[in-house]
Amino acid sequence: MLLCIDTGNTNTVFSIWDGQAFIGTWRASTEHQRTADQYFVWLSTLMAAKGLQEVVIDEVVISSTVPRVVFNLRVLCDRYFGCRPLVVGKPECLLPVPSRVDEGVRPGPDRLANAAGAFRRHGGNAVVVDFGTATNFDVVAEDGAYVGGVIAPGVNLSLEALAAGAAALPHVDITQPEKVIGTNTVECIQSGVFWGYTGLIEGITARIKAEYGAPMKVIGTGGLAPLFAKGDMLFDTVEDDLTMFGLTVIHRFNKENK
Ligand SMILES: Nc1ncnc2c1ncn2[C@@H]1O[C@H](COP(=O)(O)OP(=O)(O)OP(=O)(O)O)[C@@H](O)[C@H]1O
Ligand SMILES: CC(C)(CO)[C@@H](O)C(=O)NCCC(=O)O
Ligand SMILES: [K+]
Repeated sequence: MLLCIDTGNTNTVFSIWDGQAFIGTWRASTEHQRTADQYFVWLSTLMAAKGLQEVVIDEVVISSTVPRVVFNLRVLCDRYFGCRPLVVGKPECLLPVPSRVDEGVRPGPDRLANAAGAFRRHGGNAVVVDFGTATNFDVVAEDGAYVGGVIAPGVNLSLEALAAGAAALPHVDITQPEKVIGTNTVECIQSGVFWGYTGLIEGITARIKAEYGAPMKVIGTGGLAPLFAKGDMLFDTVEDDLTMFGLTVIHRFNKENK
């Protein structure tokens, strides 16, 4: 079966794809020191806990926004799964539709996967809003090409920066505040970040649509997308597994076209 690995700057997610659906998904913090042996012990324990000890992984596709993590993931594939992984963004990895960005730019592999996943599920003329370490907007053209977008600081990064930079401000968790006008410090921060990001998403999406000049679907993904999906109508759909699904699309395309 196919193991899909999505390494972000904060978290690394492993999912097993049975050809139709993901049958297991597990998350670890991203640490470049983690060895192949550590990954394997962790993954096989969690697979067994889910009754998946009989599953044989024989193919792997990787998206990593942290280049140096890839080395140990390659060792994992070689040592335990007897295969060479397909690494998105490497020259040998084909894309269903080539990106159209400035010469020499290496778009994040997670953004390439988002574009491939969005195109397969919804067709082109779409924008993916991905809430990870960064909040990125990935624009997918009519033919499915990734054509660029927007990178903004992530929600949790902004909260951390505020707590780190201001002596009197505590670390708080993001949530949707009842009101805009906070009457204590925590509410004020939550309001600033929640409504600030709501405005950022609305504003940037509107500007992207105006500049793009054709109707677009807006797809939310990443851990905090559901939180922002509750209030105003920011997204047409929210899909937690879009990046992972895009990895399966890219993997299949390479299998069929190499
Ligand atoms: N209400 C919440 N408050 C704070 N964090 C949340 C909340 N809901 C989800 N999350 C966080 O969202 C994260 C999942 O998001 P996602 O995997 O898209 O991004 P990430 O792992 O933070 O970033 P990256 O993919 O760049 O590593 C989890 O770490 C989870 O803790
Ligand atoms: C923007 C992030 C950090 C989002 O994970 C990642 O896609 C990345 O490191 N991108 C490289 C630069 C680019 O996409 O243009
Ligand atoms: K992500």
